[in-house]
Amino acid sequence: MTNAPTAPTWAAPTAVGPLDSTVEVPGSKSLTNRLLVLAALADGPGVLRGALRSRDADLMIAGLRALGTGITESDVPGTLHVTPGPAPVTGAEIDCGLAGTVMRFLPSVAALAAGPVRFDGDRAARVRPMAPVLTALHALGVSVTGPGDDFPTHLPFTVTGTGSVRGGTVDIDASASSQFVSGLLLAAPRYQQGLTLRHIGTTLPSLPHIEMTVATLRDVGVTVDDTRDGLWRVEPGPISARDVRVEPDLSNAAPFLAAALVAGGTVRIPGWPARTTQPGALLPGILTRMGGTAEVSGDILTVTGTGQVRGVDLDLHAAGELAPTVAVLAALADSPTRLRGIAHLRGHETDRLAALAREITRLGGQAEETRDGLVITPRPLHAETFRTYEDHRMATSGALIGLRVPGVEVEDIATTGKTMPEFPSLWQRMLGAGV
Ligand SMILES: O=C(O)C1=C[C@@H](OP(=O)(O)O)[C@@H](O)[C@H](O)C1
Ligand SMILES: C=C(OP(=O)(O)O)C(=O)O
Repeated sequence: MTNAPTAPTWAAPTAVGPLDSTVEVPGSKSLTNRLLVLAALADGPGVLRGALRSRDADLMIAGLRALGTGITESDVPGTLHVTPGPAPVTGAEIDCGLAGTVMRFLPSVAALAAGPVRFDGDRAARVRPMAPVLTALHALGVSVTGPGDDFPTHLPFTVTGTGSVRGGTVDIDASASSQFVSGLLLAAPRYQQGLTLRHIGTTLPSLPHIEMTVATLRDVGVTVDDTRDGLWRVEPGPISARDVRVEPDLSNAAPFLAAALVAGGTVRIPGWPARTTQPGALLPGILTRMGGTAEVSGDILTVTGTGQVRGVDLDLHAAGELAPTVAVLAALADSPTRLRGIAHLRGHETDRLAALAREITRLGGQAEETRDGLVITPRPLHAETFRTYEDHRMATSGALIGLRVPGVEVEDIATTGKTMPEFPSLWQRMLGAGV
């Protein structure tokens, strides 16, 4: 984390009264990027409807295109037609940007190519953990090389396949990211022997995201056995082409729903799925514990708040994506909060524990890092630039503080383009300020 000169700032609007707003959030990043990978590996052309268009989704589309997949968008925004190529193209260059899903999901696809595929990404991406995916591919007989003599543990790296992957059994430590597991499972049906994957680490974050991977594989006809904790068996076999609708991104709904607690009033999110593997499904329970009320009626989630927020003691290991929103809610609460189980956030877009502690403190709050989380003690906050460290969820968190604290400026609001380019206009519209 540096003290580099700050990017242009965005004046976060302050709420002038209770909210009464319905917010349509775009498609899920996690589902869009899984469904794109599976469509690219499928046995025929498929369609995604309601897909996310954002930097992470566009990087996935570009990466799959570079590997030989045909992807076109129809006149209906978010409707993507995917035509698998005969085999992943060799010599491709994949830009992962800062997208964990691209850097962790595409190496196992590139391994199916008969030649080298080179991966790189943003400067900030070059510190995100990669080693478990790369050592697993190596153990499965795929060549993985870095720019130096040492085996690579981070971007950049080159995956060189032979046109097919044997597959088999491999152990990995996925305590730093569930995406290591998801990335290997997604391509596994195309490996000759499928894959038996065993997690050998002490903790496993973001289990709902692994369940999402298993569910999306089963939806395309793949047999997956996940009956034993920390062990997954994917049988080899065809991936069926599908016409699928992507759920709204429930994690991106988090700052809007949290706004109802901070400003008081009501925020509704339509398209809330009755059943989902998205970790955002935990939001109604979390926001209720923090002083709101939450009710699902039909497919609309309605959250109502009073402007008073309660502190919580919360283990977020299943839903680390929600931590930035919950942390700033905690800074605006009337009692202390302890967040646990989220040590792996240190390997996200930035070291999120350090970034949150630092920015909450700079605004006058009290936030301390623990071994696996944060302790936040509410104090009066003051106007300041909220720095975002190229992290979209830091940016939406800064906006949330700004609802209550006049004069907050959010650095580099454009970083929300990673998963929600329309965030600033949706936020203004939620406040009734037009766009
Ligand atoms: O598989 C996915 O789509 C994701 C898994 C999670 O990663 P980690 O397990 O690294 O937290 C989550 O935080 C990320 O935003 C998306
Ligand atoms: C951790 C996140 O992203 P990524 O998919 O890049 O890991 C996130 O969106 O909170």
